Amino acid sequence: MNSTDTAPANEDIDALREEIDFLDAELLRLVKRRVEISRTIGAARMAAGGTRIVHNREIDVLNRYKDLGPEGRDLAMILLKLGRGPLGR
Ligand SMILES: C=C(O[C@@H]1C=C(C(=O)O)C=C[C@H]1O)C(=O)O
Repeated sequence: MNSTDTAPANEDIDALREEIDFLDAELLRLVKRRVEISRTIGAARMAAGGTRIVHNREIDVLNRYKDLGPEGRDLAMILLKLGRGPLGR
């Protein structure tokens, strides 16, 4: 098998890039919503005298992204940090 056996045609690359653009827009929308929810929960908990972080929940989140390997952990950490806001970094 050489690289031309699997290389997509130019028109396929255009379609695939459109899909990437769509997926990036969706991911951004979902991440923003996740940040909003995470900050809402954190603010409510702290207003009630609780902690900013709940470790066992965060471990569950980290485990969810294990499928992606070490980068999955990095991605999960970034999501958790975004949810903490600028002061939680
Ligand atoms: C959103 C929460 O608050 C924090 C944020 C979490 C998250 O972004 O997933 C998880 C645990 C907490 O540290 C929660 O307790 O569920």
